[in-house]
Amino acid sequence: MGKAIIFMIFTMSMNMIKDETCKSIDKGPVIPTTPLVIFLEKVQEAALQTYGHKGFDAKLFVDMSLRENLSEIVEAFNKLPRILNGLVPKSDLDDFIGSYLSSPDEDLVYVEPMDFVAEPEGFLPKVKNSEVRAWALKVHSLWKNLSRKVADHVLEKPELYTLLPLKNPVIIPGSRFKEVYYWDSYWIIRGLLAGKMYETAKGIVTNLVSLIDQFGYVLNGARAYYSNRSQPPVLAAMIVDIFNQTGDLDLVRRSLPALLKENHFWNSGIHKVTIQDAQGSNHSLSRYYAMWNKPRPESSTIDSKTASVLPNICEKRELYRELASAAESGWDFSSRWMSNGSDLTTTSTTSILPVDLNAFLLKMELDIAFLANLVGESSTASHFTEAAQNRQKAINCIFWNAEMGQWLDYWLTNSDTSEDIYKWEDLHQNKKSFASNFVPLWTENSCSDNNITTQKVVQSLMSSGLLQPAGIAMTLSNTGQQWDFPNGWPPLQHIIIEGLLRSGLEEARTLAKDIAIRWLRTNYVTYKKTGAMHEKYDVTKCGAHGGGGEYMSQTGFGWSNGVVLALLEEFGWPEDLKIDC
Ligand SMILES: OC[C@H]1O[C@H](O[C@H]2O[C@H](CO)[C@@H](O)[C@H](O)[C@H]2O)[C@H](O)[C@@H](O)[C@@H]1O
Repeated sequence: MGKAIIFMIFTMSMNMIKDETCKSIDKGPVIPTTPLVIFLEKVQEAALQTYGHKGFDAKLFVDMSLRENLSEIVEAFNKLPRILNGLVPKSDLDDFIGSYLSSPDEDLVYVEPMDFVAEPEGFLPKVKNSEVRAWALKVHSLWKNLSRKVADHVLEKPELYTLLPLKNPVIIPGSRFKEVYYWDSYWIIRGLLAGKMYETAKGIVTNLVSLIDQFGYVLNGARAYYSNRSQPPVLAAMIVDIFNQTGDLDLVRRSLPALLKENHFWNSGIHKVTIQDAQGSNHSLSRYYAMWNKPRPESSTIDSKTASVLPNICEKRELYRELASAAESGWDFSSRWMSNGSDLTTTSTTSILPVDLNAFLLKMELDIAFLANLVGESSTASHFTEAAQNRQKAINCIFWNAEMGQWLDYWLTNSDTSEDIYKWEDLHQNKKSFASNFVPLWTENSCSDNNITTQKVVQSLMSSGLLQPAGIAMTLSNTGQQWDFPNGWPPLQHIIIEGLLRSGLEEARTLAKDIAIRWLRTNYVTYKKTGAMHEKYDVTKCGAHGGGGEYMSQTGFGWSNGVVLALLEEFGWPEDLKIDC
């Protein structure tokens, strides 16, 4: 074993000792990362020092791969000349990277999707306007740009790559997001289904199922450094939607055991929370909780800087976990998770029971019951029907706020019973309006309670301030974080629109259509201006992409394309309706 590797193992065990002393403040498991990720983080740190902040993207460095074995490369790295403050001169670092590391584009290679047809039969039949139709076909064609497969050399020597070798071709979000992402894949699949690309959609699901087989949950994304957390759990929803269009029972049969495992992941250990309602009944709900307490490797230099204002390693560890947990929520970052909305160091994701996660899990439980019934597994079906009923009750008791007509996130304060049971108190519901407060609309059952009327929710959404000229804002706070005002993100637009439609109420349908038109217009006009689909949009004005956060706004873009195609499929576009702003 090379000296460098021995040194790394020593450093890792020293960190474990430090972790021990932080036990009272930072609670929860840590899934160790690989020596390769730890090494690439060091390259990332050196690169920031040498190249400076301008145009620097930390993720680039952990996406690089090795040209030789790790131990040899680590030795070469340790021999690099260092000047003032340990800085590696630019020419030396350039040479080192050029000689020993491969660029991030070499692990996933282009592949023509097997079922892509430029204009599929029966494509978006309700789109009558020729300009919109031409755009929709263009968006559909973008699947070709975003289609990849794992390169053969990754399969031969996976230890040289942070990319996880998935068997089937994948569709990536785009730009810096060069690998599969969990919740993005749901909207990618919705778009693929609109374009009749059933085999590609099934391949994506099979890949995600293989991650559950290997790890017990679907990772945030298919990279070694994402193995310590998941993302919003929407795999069951993908399978139901594919089944509804293809009738593929084999896919259902193959995926069901993985869905049961995933359900267990979210309903056990640190993710599970027991809370007692005002009437004294106990409920089981879930929260986001990353199994990690160090800087996120893909943003290591950024997290270290954020935490640098904190006084000690234990508080830093606690913050790192909260940041990684925010990434698990998919909302990284947002004032929604902060006790002081203007201070990222107050991010407290694990102290919050999130409405959306529990609505996703309710949907998962209903979906599993549906899928189990299809393949004759009736006892699994009744178990999950009961689980869904229990979660439904919990959602109504803990999150629903009749005065506001919204479901509200709940802040957990220290549990006050010996059995770690939290006691519900009205003042711990977060009364701020977030787009996530409307996610339960997406889950058919949520409005079935007599006291909860969709009408109230519709009124509440319209007067919340979230509804803006070009779509729904995520929050009302303009903090500069990307999951805050004025940004609108595709998945939430679609969930709310589809949720409103599912209610069956005329008023809700009208609002759904209105939001869809605003969203489609801004996507179209921004596309015309910039030639690209964007990951997020500024909803305060039509024709502007979003911004803020820790990286430049990205283009491509998987879930944006998926949402546009799904909305055009649902609502169409009449000949005489203008698509310009
Ligand atoms: O590199 C920073 C973070 O980037 C990802 O988050 C954002 O992009 C994802 C892909 O489109 C999306 O799923 C997520 O909702 C976005 O906030 C990544 O998922 C994070 O884990 C990562 O730290």
